[in-house]
Amino acid sequence: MWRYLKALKGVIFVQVLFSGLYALTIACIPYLQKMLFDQGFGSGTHALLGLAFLYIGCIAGSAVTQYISQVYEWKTAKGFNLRIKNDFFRAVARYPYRRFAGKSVGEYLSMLSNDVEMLETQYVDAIIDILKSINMLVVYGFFLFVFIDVRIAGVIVAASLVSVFIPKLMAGRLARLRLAYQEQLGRYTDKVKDLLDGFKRIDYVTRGAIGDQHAAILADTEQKHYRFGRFKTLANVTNSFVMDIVSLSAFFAVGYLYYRGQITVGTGIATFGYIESFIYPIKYILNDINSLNASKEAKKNLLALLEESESPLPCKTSFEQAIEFQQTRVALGDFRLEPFTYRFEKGKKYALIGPSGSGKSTVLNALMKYVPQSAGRIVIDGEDIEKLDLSRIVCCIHQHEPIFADDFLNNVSVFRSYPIGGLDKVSGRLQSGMLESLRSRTDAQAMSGGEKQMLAALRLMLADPCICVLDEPFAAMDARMTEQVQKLLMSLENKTIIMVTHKIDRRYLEQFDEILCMEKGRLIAAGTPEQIWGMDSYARLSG
Ligand SMILES: Nc1ncnc2c1ncn2[C@@H]1O[C@H](COP(=O)(O)OP(=O)(O)OP(=O)(O)O)[C@@H](O)[C@H]1O
Repeated sequence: MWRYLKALKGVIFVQVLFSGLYALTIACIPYLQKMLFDQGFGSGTHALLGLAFLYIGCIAGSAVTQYISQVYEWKTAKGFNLRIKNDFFRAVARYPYRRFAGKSVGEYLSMLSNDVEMLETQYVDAIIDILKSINMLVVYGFFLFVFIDVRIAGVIVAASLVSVFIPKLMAGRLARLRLAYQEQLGRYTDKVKDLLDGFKRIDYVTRGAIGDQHAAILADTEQKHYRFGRFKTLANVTNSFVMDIVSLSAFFAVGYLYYRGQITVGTGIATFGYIESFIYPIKYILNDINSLNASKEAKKNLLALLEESESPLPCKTSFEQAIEFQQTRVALGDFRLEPFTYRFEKGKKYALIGPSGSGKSTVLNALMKYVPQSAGRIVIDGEDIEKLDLSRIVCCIHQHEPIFADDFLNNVSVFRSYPIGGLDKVSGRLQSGMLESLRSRTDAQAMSGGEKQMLAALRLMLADPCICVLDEPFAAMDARMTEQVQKLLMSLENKTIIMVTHKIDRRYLEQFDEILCMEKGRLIAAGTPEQIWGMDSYARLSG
């Protein structure tokens, strides 16, 4: 966290400096009041006017310094948010998929908004506020000791010092309650996202039940918020109570000294002015310490995410021979992928067929490292994929390929990550006018299911990987579109294609070099189309 504060030290310095100058201008006012009572009335109108001008100078100075200090407060917030949110997004974007999938999108959203905001208001602001309050204490302390009375100042400072220990007593519980609330807020954001994502299912019949789902999690969230707020209020009220005791000590000290004739009326009046000003910064410090304590656990979690960067894996840049599944097992809930062994040769095209739930996508997901292997291994050119970054040689497209809220060109090239020029190479081989019409689409998310799959197929071609992994890529396309894209894919030279498909007619499958048949998590048959046609397993699957 210090590195963020260090990067912002310039703006923080200006903020703290001008808040100190503001305190100075405000601190002069009780002293002017003292002078008014002790000297002003007896020294004629000139002295009175002089005091009035000084007063005007003080309030004008306080307005200017307060404005500058507060503008720099916003600047600090802007700088902090820019840095930490960018770092957060980049850190998450570097995650391997399996680690990313450990949290839901809602939890990430909640961390990015709620936790970062909490860190800004409860941690960064609290540290800066403590610096500002120390500034104020020094200024008011100086005025109290030098211009008012050493004995009164001594009583106030001694009583204040005792109060600094109070927040420590409540720190642990406060931090735990805050963390419980932050975590629940993450779950709430996640649930709302989930329910609103399914908006098409919300209607007259379902509205009540879906509303109840929301109401239940909201009630839990607000209960945790309330529990945290209740305890924080107790901590803050305890601090205020202790501060009131400090005021009371000063009240006794002033009363006693005035009664004994050892201080003037002006000193008494000014003292009360200073007590307020001196005690407020202490109150702020105590509340800020509470905030720091409360944000401790959430800060730890957020920083762990930002700082725990995994060392990047070496990127494999070429594919020479084969992908080998060696006794690969995957366990997902009740499903088991039985030891899967197969060699996918460079440049060949493979189809994976089998009934729903037989484990076809799981094979692809294991290769893409989306799911963990429970045993065995997968190697590419003899190297274990767990030790490699495969993004330069493998690209996978899914039936529901992610489509960003942007235009077609930014989507197909993933914001120009892939060279857009590749589109010209394929335009002649698609239905006339199709590519031109897609190119002009400004909202890719509004495209039809088939058009989105066309976009996904074109995205794969622009990515131009050595190994193309496709999970039912044509399910939503019409027959003509499917045929064109399939032809295009199959004509790509030197590409290794592994495709999950539900199309099992011979004419279609003949385009592949080898066919793998899956059933109940097992590879039950594999071979060239001619070999497969004669097997019972194929007859069963196609039957
Ligand atoms: N993350 C997961 N947690 C628990 N079970 C899972 C998970 N992912 C997949 N499964 C289960 O694994 C089984 C195999 O799923 P898989 O997607 O590989 O089947 P498939 O053959 O591709 O099916 P389909 O043709 O319907 O897409 C299914 O029963 C599925 O519910």
